Amino acid sequence: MARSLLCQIEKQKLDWADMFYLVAWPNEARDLRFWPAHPPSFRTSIDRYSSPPRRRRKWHAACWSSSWPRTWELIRHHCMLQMFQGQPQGLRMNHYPPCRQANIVLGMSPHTDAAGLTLLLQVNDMPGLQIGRDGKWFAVDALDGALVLIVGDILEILSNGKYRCVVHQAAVHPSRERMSAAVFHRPCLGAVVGPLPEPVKDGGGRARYRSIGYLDFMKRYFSAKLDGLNDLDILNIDL
Ligand SMILES: O=C(O)CCC(=O)C(=O)O
Ligand SMILES: [Fe+2]
Repeated sequence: MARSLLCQIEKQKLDWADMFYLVAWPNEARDLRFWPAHPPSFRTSIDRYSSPPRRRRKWHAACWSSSWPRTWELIRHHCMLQMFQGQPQGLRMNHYPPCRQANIVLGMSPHTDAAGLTLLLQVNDMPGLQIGRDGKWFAVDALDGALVLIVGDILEILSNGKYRCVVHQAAVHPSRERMSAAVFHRPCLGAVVGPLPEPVKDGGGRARYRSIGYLDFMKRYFSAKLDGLNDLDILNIDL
């Protein structure tokens, strides 16, 4: 098994990026040993960003400003609120150094996020985020300082496929570095993730995805990635 894993890893192209991931919320899940001491404002900035009232405002802003009138309605759904209780948040900071062979490397290879919603900031206003659709890649032309809202796998499952998760990747630049920060809004570890009753009813009473514990979902997400598979395909009942 170790050998086949090694072969798979050898076949994989590495991402041209330095990444730093930490659990930002809930408080008790933080492992402060790994939190940088510099800059000194780091911790208070994350605290301010993750504080519950602020998060609520961000979610409101994100959901209301989107063109999906029913997203917020869905998020308020009782089961959904329970699933996201405590609103676990992961934070990843990505640094993409310049690469002279930018046309043949990727900062981050194509993926979907294993979250409900991701809020992404292109920190130094350097574009690079690309969205995949119908076999083509489209550059995201975000306003400076804007948060980009990315639908993750979990929202696709909960909405029974009404909201599709977004396949995306990050390109690098030949002479300029790029930075981004992604906050992943996740269900609780003990949550069971499956289509919610309301969207199933709307869709004719048929669930399109299997229900699965969130921890098992995460295991599948990572092993599917190593096998070059799509984790949602594994859960999709129609396939
Ligand atoms: O850097 C980007 O634009 C994308 C980052 C991303 O997709 C991620 O961190 O999951
Ligand atoms: Fe992502």
